Amino acid sequence: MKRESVLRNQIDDVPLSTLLAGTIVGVYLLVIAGATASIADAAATCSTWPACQLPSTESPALAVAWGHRVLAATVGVAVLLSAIVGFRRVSDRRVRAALAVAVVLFPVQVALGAVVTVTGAAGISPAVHLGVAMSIFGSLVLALAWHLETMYGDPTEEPDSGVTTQPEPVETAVDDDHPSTRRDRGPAGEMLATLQAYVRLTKPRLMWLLCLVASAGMALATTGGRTLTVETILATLSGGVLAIGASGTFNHVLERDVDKRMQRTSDRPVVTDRIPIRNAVAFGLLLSALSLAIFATVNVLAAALGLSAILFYSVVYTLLLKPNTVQNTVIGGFAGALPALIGWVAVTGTFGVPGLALAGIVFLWTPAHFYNLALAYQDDYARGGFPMMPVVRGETVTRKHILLYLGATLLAASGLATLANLGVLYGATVSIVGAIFLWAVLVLHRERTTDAAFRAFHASNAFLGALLVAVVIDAMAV
Ligand code: HEM
Ligand SMILES: CC(C)=CCC/C(C)=C/CC/C(C)=C/COP(=O)(O)OP(=O)(O)O
Repeated sequence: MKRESVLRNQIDDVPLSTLLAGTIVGVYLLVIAGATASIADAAATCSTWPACQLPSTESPALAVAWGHRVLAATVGVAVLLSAIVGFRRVSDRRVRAALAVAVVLFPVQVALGAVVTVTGAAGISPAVHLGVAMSIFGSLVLALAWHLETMYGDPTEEPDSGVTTQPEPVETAVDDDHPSTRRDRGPAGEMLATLQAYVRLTKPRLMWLLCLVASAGMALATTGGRTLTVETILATLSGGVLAIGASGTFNHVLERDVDKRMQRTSDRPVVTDRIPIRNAVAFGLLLSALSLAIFATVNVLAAALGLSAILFYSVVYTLLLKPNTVQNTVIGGFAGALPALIGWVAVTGTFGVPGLALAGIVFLWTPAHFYNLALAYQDDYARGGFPMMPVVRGETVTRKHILLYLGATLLAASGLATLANLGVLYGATVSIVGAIFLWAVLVLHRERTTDAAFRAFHASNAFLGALLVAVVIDAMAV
């Protein structure tokens, strides 16, 4: 058999979605490499085109510049291959159009790279080079999202036009914390159970990631030469933990009736009367007051943002958005993004672009994080009467949105690299964990199971956690 036909057979065995996902990762490596600080310095050492002097051990910058060019050539072939395979196999006009945009923009991008990065031509900003790279990336993500929708979407899917508003009994296993069935634990056991219940009110499982968000905000703020004291770190993180605890507590109180209807939440301490409502409210108020007092020792703006976060999550999200609009968790993402601003403001006393960009990443990441749980718990949310995306718009749309928000998050992450001058560690981390998250979302489309949704949810947390740790290390090293 001829070598070309062997190659063609091998390519024919690869699903288009795998090919596209690989190409997206390749394009992202290029975007992030161009956006990180290293490539800007590197380009100056490699000033002829298409080749320059060979890399040597004495010049790591030259090696980076060569790496960028070789990668660009390889990824160019992958984009072309994806487009050819896509046009051969797919008739969906949206997929074809998105692939056409990517394949047309790629040579434009190469030409811009030659002109801008190498000759440093006046009048064309390197931002244009980054902008075109982002557009290629965006078109490929759209192509993948639309292709997956036609491959694995259910066109007959009829999401609930309305959500269940009538309470339905929940099959709880054994509600051993309800007063009527509470087992006798003895006084010490009772005290421990009550203590654990108060800790549960504070939603402790979210805290590590939200603290990392605030830490990354603080670390970014030091890149302008500002110093970060241990007092600021301790006060910001403890104020943050208390604010999250306060918001979580108010959320438990305000949702006690619907929590009763949902399997996942029916054993919460206010639902089972382990903690009386009055005590929970007092606990929430105490945590809020402590949090604001501690934030106030940092600065007034940090305290104001802390108060806004508590009010936003407890009142705007829990009371207004969550029961009333399918965009509840998208808009609710503002609450989770606020710790990034609090971290930045704690150090600088004012707002700044890198802090806002970090907040933007968390905001865009939130739907890619939560929609996985919304898929896994959709029956429960329907029972609770919440208009979550899979309940109202269906699973196919939800899975597509997860991929699109992931794409947007990755673009925002590359924007932060440029704005905050972050280095190779950040770029490499985001590319690797971004690829893992993308793979988990691809598998979610193929398998469409609860297990796959949980895996994508965990991948979302690992992605943001790793990104934030990399921001802290890279920003402190700058
Ligand atoms: C509107 C925004 C959000 C919604 C609706 C949401 C929803 C949820 C839900 C329902 C859970 C499961 C809780 C459980 O069953 O124990 C969860 C877990 C979690 N969320 Fe979110 N979340 C949001 C934003 C955030 C943000 C901004 C962060 C941090 C930056 C975050 C970090 C986490 C973590 C770390 C977990 C626990 C994961 C684990 O248990 O392994 N979430 N989220
Ligand atoms: C500094 C500060 C106060 C930040 C607050 C930000 C914050 C707590 C963001 C997380 C939002 C969140 C975990 C929602 C959980 O969803 P849900 O409440 O709908 O979940 P549930 O169904 O488990 O109640």
